[in-house]
Amino acid sequence: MRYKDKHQLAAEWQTLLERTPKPLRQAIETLVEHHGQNFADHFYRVMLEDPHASLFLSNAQVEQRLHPSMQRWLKAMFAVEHADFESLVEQQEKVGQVHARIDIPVNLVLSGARQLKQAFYEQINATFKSPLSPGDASVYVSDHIDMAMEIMSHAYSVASDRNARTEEAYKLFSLTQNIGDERERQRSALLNWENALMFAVAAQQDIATLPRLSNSDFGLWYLHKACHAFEGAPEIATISRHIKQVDCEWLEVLLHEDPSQRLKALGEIRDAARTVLMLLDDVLQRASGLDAGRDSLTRLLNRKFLSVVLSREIDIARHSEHCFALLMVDIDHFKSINDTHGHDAGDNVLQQVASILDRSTRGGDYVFRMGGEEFLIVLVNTDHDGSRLFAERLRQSVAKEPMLAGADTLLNVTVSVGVTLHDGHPDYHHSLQRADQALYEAKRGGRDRVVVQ
Ligand SMILES: Nc1nc2c(ncn2[C@@H]2O[C@H](COP(=O)(O)OP(=O)(O)OP(=O)(O)O)[C@@H](O)[C@H]2O)c(=O)[nH]1
Repeated sequence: MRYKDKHQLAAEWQTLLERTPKPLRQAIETLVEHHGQNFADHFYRVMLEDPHASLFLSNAQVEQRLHPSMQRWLKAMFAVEHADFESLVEQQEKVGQVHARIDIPVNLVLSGARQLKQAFYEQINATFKSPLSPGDASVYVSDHIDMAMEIMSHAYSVASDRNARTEEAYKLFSLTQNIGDERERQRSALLNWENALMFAVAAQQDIATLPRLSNSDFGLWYLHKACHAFEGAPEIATISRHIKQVDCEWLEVLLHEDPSQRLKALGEIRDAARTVLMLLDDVLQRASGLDAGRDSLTRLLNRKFLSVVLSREIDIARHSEHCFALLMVDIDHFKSINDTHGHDAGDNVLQQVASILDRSTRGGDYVFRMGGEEFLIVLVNTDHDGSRLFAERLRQSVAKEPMLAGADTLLNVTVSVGVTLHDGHPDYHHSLQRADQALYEAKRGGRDRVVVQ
């Protein structure tokens, strides 16, 4: 998508500002200082009356935070002078990205902007007297809010495009979660097609009724799911070519009157089926690695799908009575394990801790390796006491299991855990920050402990 760059937007914004006389800008700045609170009140009052908007805003945390941040936003927008227009543009982009993250519909944001303008107009009309023109002041306010909305909307659409793509990739990822099963299923689907074909040939069926590979169970899975899931993989074009060649060339020859031609076609079809299976094995094998969302060392999820998982859990929590907790788990003094026993020993410890985390969680929970020696557990359907108890048990499980660092080196390893229960805030960054903060406190408090925020 072609769009103005930051530089251009900043220049446009500056032009908007400069065409308004300074005394008028000064008066608006004062208006925001005196009435910013009322504008924010008006905004929330009207938005909370909208049942859809209140889904996103009625949370106490949001109200507490957004109220002052809306006032700060107004102050920043309507300052008489701006030292740096690019940072003003960046601020709007950040707001747009948050909107996308919490999935607030763009029409609600625009409706909020309209409410805000309305509140401004009323106040301007009530207080601005000559020589200050209420009309000019309203245009100035309106242009500024529109400018901010334009930038937010663009940042919103870029971010939500990205979210949608990641979500799609996640669906396909979960579809191929069990690569071993999928491989076996498709292998037997391909064999079934071959058998059906041999039977049809033996029965001298008409060419039009011979089973096509592209219409078989295998072919349908391949065309509808695999092609999409593994788009861009070099093997995909070759597999497609083989399928087409079987259906469009070799099936015809199967009914040739010359038996040697028929035999040749049979051989070609068998070879094509083998090649397809082999290529598919390669693609599936790769898909089970890091690229598909798993960390290659620990086999846990990597961060790729963190945003999808957390957004979905927030959505589930919003529509149900259940809550989820985030547990940030970090191995204590891991650097000294590496330094004393070597990097391979460190890797072994990472794998064993990962395996404990994985074994300790239920089927609906998620375990991510966030990087280095830090892990994140998304514990679903839980509450304050439940998550604390789980974290405490986990800490003890790690502490009491001696870790095999090398051939004959056993180590005692501990972890610190920061726990936070989802508090209804629609932005998952907020919960991640709280979990991080809890982990920081666990470390600061001496490590090998659980802190609940
Ligand atoms: N073996 C191994 N080491 C890693 C890997 N990823 C990161 N590390 C190392 O992990 C160490 C983390 O060290 P720090 O962040 O100082 O943390 P720490 O020593 O655990 O100290 P505290 O967390 O404060 O208890 C660094 O030395 C990294 O190089 C990995 O995949 N394998």
